[in-house]
This record gives sequence, C-alpha cells and structure tokens, in this order.
Amino acid sequence: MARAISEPSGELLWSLTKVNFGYNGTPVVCDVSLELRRGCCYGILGPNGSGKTTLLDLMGGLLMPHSGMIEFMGRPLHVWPRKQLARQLALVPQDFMVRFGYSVREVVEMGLHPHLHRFAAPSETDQVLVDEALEATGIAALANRPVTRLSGGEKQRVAVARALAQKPAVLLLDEATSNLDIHHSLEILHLIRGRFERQGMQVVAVMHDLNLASFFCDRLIFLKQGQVVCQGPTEEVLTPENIEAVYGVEAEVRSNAFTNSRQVSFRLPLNR
Ligand SMILES: Nc1ncnc2c1ncn2[C@@H]1O[C@H](COP(=O)(O)OP(=O)(O)OP(=O)(O)O)[C@@H](O)[C@H]1O
Repeated sequence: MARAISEPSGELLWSLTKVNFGYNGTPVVCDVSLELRRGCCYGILGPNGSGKTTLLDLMGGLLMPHSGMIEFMGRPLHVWPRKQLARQLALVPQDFMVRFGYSVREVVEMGLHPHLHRFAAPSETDQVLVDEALEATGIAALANRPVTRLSGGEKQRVAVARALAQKPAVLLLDEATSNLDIHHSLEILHLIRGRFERQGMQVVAVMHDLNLASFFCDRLIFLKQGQVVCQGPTEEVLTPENIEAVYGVEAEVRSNAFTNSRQVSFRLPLNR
C-alpha cells in the first residue's frame, strides 16, 4: 500500500490540549495533548481499557472533556452545530446497534441525513451514492435484508457503508474491521485507504491488530492508561521496545514481504 507523507505538514484537523475525561470519577483520558493533521491516516492503539474509544468519542464530539480543549478545523469542538459537524465527521462505532428491523439500504440511507433538508427525500444522486456505498462494501446483495438479521461482520460492513454515504471529510473508525475475516478486512481497509488517497477523506482509526495498523496507518498514537505513551510515523513507533512497553509482550518486527510495511510477531515474555 502506498505511503502518504510520513511527516505531517498538512492543515491542522484536531488540536487537543491537556484533555481530561473520566467516568464516575475514574480518570480515563489523562492530560492528552495531540495534533492531527491532514495528509496522514492515523491509528490509535493500546491495550483494552486504555481509553481509545473514549478518546475517539471525545474527538467526534460525542463526549465533552472535563477539562482541556479540543479544536476541530480551527474551532472549539463544542461550538460546532451538530448537523454541521455531521457533514464533516462520520463515525463507525465499535458496537453497531440498530434495534428495529430497518433494511440494510434504509440504514445506509441514514448516512445521507446530515446533507438533506428537513423532511426532504433523497435525490437520485443520493440514491446513486447509497448504491455505490453498498457495492463498495460488498453488501449490495443484502440491501433488502433486515439489518437485525445479519452476521456481525455483515453489520460492520453496513456501518462502514452508512459512514461512506455520509460523504465525510473525516472518517473515525472504532475497530471497524474487528468482526471481519482477513479478506474482508483487507478489502475494507483498501477501500478506505483508497478514499483517503484519491478523494482526500481523512481517517483516524482505533485498531487492535498491529499488522493491519502498520499497513493502513501513516502515523500511530499509542495509549496506555489514558495517556499517550508514544506517537509518530508508523515505521518509527512500531518497535519491539514500544510494543513491550505498551502491551507487555515480547515482539519482533520485520518487513512484510508483500507490502513492505512492518510485520510484528509476538509472544508472552518468557520470564513471566
Ligand atoms: N460508559 C462508561 N461508563 C463507565 N466506564 C466506562 C464507560 N465506557 C468506558 N468505560 C471505562 O473506561 C475505560 C476506557 O474504556 P474505552 O472503551 O475507552 O477503552 P478502549 O481502549 O477503547 O478499550 P477496548 O480496547 O477494550 O475497546 C475502561 O476501563 C472502561 O471500563
């Protein structure tokens, strides 16, 4: 996969300054300061419970920091009108839940809402966009099926299709391929990376799989216990030392024979 610029010099998308957040008095995101710029696919990685989803939800405006400041595209996030923000940002959540029996097509059409006037029906152009999103994510054949009766992996592709139909300037992915087999994972990541490279859609992805992250992301941000442990270009940050410090596993890093991206092997430390 082609690498974009590894040193970010593009326009500032997010600026986080000393951001703190917690649930019920327990700190979860601690003093996080970050800058994310246009021109790089970002990966947020770290152990379970390290605060990745919480950080992504803060960046998406779903949660408000208890202290600190988040600016998105030069404006404090909390002053963005919801609909305007939804025209810029789409989120593929970790748990995609639709309780009612909407069809797959209806759910993907929901991605159009931020762009439609109140009570307006989708235009023909909108319908083409929905068709394209269904096709691109490989779920066109499921279009009329109730979304409640899909497998976990199929639902995850519906969530990606809905986000793409939203035509976002920035896509936030929260473990968006966690239920997908390797073939579908690669297809979805190629699709999204293609939108990034060809259409300039910016991407921030929470990921668990270091090897997929290595192949997909230009820059990585490692979190541990709510704090940024290290961040930088993927090739520089994905080292055995950092992986051990973050996850407590022994790692060996080589080069992937096909993609030339970093390839990590792991084991539990022998002296446990
Ligand atoms: N709504 C909530 N109420 C209370 N605690 C929460 C809530 N959501 C998350 N937490 C706690 O906050 C911490 C961070 O959760 P978060 O989901 O951000 O972590 P994560 O890094 O995304 O984890 P994972 O890799 O397991 O998805 C965890 O200890 C979790 O139990």
